Amino acid sequence: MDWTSELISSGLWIAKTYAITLVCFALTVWLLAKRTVWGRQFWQLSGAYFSPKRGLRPILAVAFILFLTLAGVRLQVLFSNWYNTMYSALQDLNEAGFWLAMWLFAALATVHVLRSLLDFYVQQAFTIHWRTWLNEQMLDRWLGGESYYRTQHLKKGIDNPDQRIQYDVTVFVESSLTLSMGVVDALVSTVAFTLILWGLSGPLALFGTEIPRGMVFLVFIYVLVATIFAIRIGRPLILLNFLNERFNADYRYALVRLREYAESIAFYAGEKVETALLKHRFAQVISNAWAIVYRSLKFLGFNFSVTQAAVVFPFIIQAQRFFSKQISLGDLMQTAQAFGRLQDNLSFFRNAYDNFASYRATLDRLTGFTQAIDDAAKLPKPEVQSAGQALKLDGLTVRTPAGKLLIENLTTQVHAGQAMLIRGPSGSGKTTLLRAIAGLWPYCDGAITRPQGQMLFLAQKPYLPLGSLRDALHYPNAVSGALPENAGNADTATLEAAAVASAGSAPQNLDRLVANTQFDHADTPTTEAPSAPDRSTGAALQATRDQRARQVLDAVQLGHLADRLDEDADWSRILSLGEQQRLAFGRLLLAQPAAAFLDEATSAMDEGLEDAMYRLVAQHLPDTLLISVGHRSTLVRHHPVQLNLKGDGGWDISTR
Ligand SMILES: Nc1ncnc2c1ncn2[C@@H]1O[C@H](COP(=O)(O)OP(=O)(O)OP(=O)(O)O)[C@@H](O)[C@H]1O
Repeated sequence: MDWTSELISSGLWIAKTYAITLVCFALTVWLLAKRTVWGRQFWQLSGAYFSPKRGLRPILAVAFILFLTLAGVRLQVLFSNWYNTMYSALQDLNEAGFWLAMWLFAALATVHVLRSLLDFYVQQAFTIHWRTWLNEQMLDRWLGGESYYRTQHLKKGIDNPDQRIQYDVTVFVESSLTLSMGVVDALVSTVAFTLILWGLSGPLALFGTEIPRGMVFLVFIYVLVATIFAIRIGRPLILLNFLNERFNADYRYALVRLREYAESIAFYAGEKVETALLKHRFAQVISNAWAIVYRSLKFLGFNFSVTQAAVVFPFIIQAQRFFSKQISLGDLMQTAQAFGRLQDNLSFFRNAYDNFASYRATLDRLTGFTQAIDDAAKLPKPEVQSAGQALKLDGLTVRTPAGKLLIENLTTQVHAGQAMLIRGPSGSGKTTLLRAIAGLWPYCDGAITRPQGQMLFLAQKPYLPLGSLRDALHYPNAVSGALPENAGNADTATLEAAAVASAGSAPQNLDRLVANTQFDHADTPTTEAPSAPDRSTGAALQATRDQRARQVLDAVQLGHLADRLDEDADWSRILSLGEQQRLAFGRLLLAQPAAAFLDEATSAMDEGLEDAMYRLVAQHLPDTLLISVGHRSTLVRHHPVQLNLKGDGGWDISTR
C-alpha cells in the first residue's frame, strides 16, 4: 500500500462518497417521509425545523455531521490497511517497515481522536438546539389555545403529557440522529469493507463447486439469515418497550399524586389503599420488565452467538490460502478485520432493532400528543367577545359533555360596578356557567360579551404557583426576578461550579451537595427591569410594589406574612384554605380587574371575614363588575341581583 499518496486518495474518496451519500440521504429522507408511517410522523414533528425558510443552520449541521461520519468510515478503512502493513512488516521481519507503521499509527490515531471529539461536539450541539426548538413547539402548542385544559374534554384523553414533553422529546431527538447516522455509517462502511474483502478473498469450494470471492457472498448470506431470525425474535420488544414507558410513567404519576395530596391521604389514613395502588402499578412495571428480560435474553443470546461465530469464520476460510502462501499474514489479519467490520455493519440493522422499536414507540407517543392537541383545538368554543363595560349573555345554553341541559337560553346583563350572585343546587351548573364565560366550556351555544380589560376568576381553592409569596400574590402577572429563564442558567452555573470544585475531593453525598449549593439571584435581572442600567429603576419599582403588596396583605388580614414576600415555599401547603382564599382577595385588590368571578371564594371563611372581604372589594374596586357563586344567604347582601339556576335548564333572576 502506498501511504504517500494516501492523503490525496482519501480526500478524493471522501469528496466522491460525500456527494453520493448526500444525494442518497436527502432522497431517502424524502421517500421515507412520503411513503412510511413513521417517516411521516418524523416529518410532522420536525419538518419545520429543517425547513430552509427557518434558516439553513440545521441542514448545514446535518451535512457536516454526515461529512464527519464519512471521515470516520475512511479512517476505519485506513486502520484496516494499516493492520495489513504492520502484520506484513512483522511477517517479513522488516524492522524499518514496523517503525514506519508505528509513526503512521500515531498520525492516524491523532486524526481519529480529533475527528471523534469534533463529531461528539457537533452532534451534541445539534441535538441541544433541535431539542430546544421542539420543546418550545410542544410547550407553545400545549399551553396555547388552552390545550392543556381542553384535552380533558376529549373522548380519548391523553395520558402522561409531562412524560411526552420532557422525556419523549429528548429521546426522539437523540435517537433520530444516532439511528440515521448509524445507518449511513453502516451502509457506507459496508460498501468500503466489501471492496476490501473482495480484493482479499479467493475462490470458495462449496459442495464441489467453486464460488469466486466466496467469502463476500458468505458474509452477506450469513448476516441476512441472522437478521431475519433476529427480527422474528425481537419483534415483541416493540410493544414491550412501549408498555415499559407507559407503566413507568403511570407509576411516577401515582407517586406524584401521593406527594400532592399527602395531607388529605394522611387525614384519611389512606396509606393502605395508596400502598396497594402503588404496589399494583409497580407490579405492572416489574412484570413488563421481566417480559423484556426474557425476550432480550433470547434476542441477545442469538445476537451474541452470531457475533462470536463470526470471529473465527474468516480465519477458517482463509487458512488454506495462508498456509499455501497465496496470501500474507497481513492479508489474513486484514481479512479477519474487514470481515468483522462488515459483519458489524451489516448487523447494525439487526442490533439496532430494539432501538428502532423504542424510537417508533416514541414517535407514536409524540404524534399522539400533537394529535390530541389538534383534536382539542377542533372542539367547539363558546362565542366570547370583549366589548364595552358590561357582561352580556345572550341566549346562552349550557350542557354537560353527556348532553344534559344545565342552563337554557339565558339572557342577562351585568354592568361595571354591579354585582350578581349565582345560586342553585349542587350540580346545577354554576361553575360551568363561569367556565363558559371564561371561554373554557365547549358545550354551549349563544353569545357571551365580556367587558374589556382583565378578567379574574377566583376558584374555591385558589391556585398558588411554585415560587415566592410575591409570585403567589401577583399571579397570573409575573413580577419576581427569579423567573426560570434567567434563574435556571444561574442555578446551573452555580451547580457546575460546585461540581468542578468537588472534582479533586473524595466522593460525597451528591444530594447534600446540591441542597447545600447557594443560589444567588441578586444579579438576575427582573422581567420588568432587564438591563443593568435600569436595575435601580427596577429596584425602586419593586420596593413600591412590595409596599403596596404589604398594605394589601394587611387589608386581607394576612399582615403576619408581610415580611415573607421573598420566601420561596409551597404556599398551598403552608397556608390554611381560609388564608389562601384571603390571599386570592389580595390578588384581586392588586390586579384591579374589569370583572371578577368568585366561585365559592369565601367558603372557608367565617361570615365575619366573608363580609369584611366583600366590603374591601366594594371599597377598593367600585368599578369592578362582580359575579359570585355561592350557597350562603349572607352573600345576598353584597349582590343586589341573583341568578337562580334550577339544574334542569331553568333559571330566574331576582333582586334583593
Ligand atoms: N369535565 C366534566 N365532565 C363531565 N361532566 C362535568 C364536567 N364538569 C362538570 N360536569 C357536570 O356538569 C354538572 C354541573 O357541574 P358544576 O360544577 O357546574 O356544578 P355546580 O353547580 O357548580 O355544583 P356545586 O355547587 O356542587 O359546585 C355536574 O353534573 C357535573 O358532573
